[in-house]
Amino acid sequence: MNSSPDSAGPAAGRSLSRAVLRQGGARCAALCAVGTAATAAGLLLPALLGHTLDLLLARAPAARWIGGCAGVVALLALLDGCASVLSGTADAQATAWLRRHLTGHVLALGPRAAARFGAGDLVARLVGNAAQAGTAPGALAALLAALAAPVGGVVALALLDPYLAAVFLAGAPVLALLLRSFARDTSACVADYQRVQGRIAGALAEAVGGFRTIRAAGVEDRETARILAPLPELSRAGHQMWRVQGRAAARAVTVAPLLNLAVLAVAGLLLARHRLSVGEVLAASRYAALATGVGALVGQLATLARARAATGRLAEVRAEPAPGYGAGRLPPGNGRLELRAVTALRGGRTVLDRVDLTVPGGTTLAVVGRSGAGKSLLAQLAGRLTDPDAGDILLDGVLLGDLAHAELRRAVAYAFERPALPGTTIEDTIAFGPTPATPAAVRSAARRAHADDFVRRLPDGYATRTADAPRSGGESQRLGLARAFAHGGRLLILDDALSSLDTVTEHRIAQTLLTPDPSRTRLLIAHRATTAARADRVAWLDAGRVRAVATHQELWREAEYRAVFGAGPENGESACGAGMARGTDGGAEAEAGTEAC
Ligand SMILES: Nc1ncnc2c1ncn2[C@@H]1O[C@H](COP(=O)(O)OP(=O)(O)OP(=O)(O)O)[C@@H](O)[C@H]1O
Repeated sequence: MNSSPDSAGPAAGRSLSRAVLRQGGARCAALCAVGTAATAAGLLLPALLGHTLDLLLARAPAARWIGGCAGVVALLALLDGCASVLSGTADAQATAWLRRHLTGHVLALGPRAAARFGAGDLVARLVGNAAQAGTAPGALAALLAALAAPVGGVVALALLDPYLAAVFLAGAPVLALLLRSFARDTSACVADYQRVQGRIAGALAEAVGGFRTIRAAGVEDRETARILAPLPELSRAGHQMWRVQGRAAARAVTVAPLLNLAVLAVAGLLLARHRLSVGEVLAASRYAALATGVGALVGQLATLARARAATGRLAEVRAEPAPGYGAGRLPPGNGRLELRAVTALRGGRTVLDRVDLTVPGGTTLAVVGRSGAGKSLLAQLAGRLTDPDAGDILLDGVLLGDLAHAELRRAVAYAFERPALPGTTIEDTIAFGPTPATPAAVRSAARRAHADDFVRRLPDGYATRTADAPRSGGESQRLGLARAFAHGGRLLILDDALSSLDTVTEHRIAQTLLTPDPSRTRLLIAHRATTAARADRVAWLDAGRVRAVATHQELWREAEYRAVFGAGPENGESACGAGMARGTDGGAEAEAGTEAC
């Protein structure tokens, strides 16, 4: 499920990096200016100290110069404070932008995002990697400012004496190569490290989602081992990072002091020849230290490498194309739905194969078929939760892809088998939709979904926090149904949304749901014969095609159709054909009795 790091391509990474840098904008420019000012002050200090030392050695008045040195030191402390604040806020601003931007993108991608990356890995990317990628603008600004120190140090050495700069420049290429290889090696192992972290997060999220199964199977230890299986890889990548950093530090501590010594030796010779004063030798030693001070650069480079690798992982998510929407609006209508030669693939397999299906406006169609026949996929396609690989889907004559996002979501309401219940309170949860439902609409929808009774029994009724509301699977389904009812729309799609209800409640809800309503169309994914029997017509999915569209009673005559519901061949003329006809109200018990069909 996890993608390779380069699958989004370097161009996607660069484009996101540029966007992140733009976010840092003004703060990063200020940070660069503050950093450069600090570097300039740092460069000025050795000259001031050197001159002050010369004055003191010559017993000349030096009070003003000592004051100047103290002033520069104070300025350095102030600039350092400003840089910390600017870098912290620039990081936070860029991180916040990345999280906002990518969270919106992930939600626009919908279920495809989780299918492509896995829920845990997505969370790791949007939380951990976004924070690392957000440090890029600050780190880049700090790196540019830090670069000014060696450059300024060399210029200052040249001003003291060109020989000093020449000695430094002779050894500088070695330092440059060292930094380049450090940046390259760090990027590679940091990317590995982040990728393995993402895999661990993905496995952990799967396990959290499957707590009950894991406990019931008694495989906690095995699951722990599975989640942490990539730890050795993580450890290898971590050790590799330390090795790269250690190697760079070792080379730096060898090359930099040697260069420093060479500059000092030449400065000593120049002092002996009276071309430099003692103070200037002091200044030269400080400038040489500044020029060879790769420590700050190594730190900033390591931060940038981490940020770059993290940006690459975020760019992979961003490169996944989100579905586009048109600007179209729906004509007046009652939700006529048409699928024309719709083909949909999953996992490389054709699940729906050139499906043609029409649901006349204002009618109810039940979709039945064996497990895995593609019923849920068809339900997702019908309201454009996903797009087909080929073919067209039209609502009241308009291609779904041409509709404006808000128009589509207002027109189609969904209820699911295991509904997610976002929202702070139960009231919010039911009102959750493109246009939040009014309190009166929420209560009316809850009554129709037979949720009102149990909601009223909650400690704070509709104001109870959803997270604190104890509820069974059937009660959750009723909340999901209430949300769909409160939302309205011309097409109502129920993907097995009654499956956890007891037969009495299911019967009562179905009565409400299937009361003829010429203003809206209903598409029900049905596993129970009772549900199929109540629909106007049934579409029977088999082997990726619509095998037949007819009433349940007509289809029930076929043994293979009955087999879809687990009923034997002898039941062909049973009450399932007649007694469960839509509009026949034999009572809940009668319905429960025919459930065996
Ligand atoms: N993301 C996916 N990757 C690979 N295969 C998938 C994916 N999603 C669905 N499928 C496959 O597509 C087929 C149709 O799935 P779907 O959920 O639509 O079936 P269904 O008819 O609703 O089944 P059920 O009645 O068991 O809920 C199944 O074989 C399923 O394994």
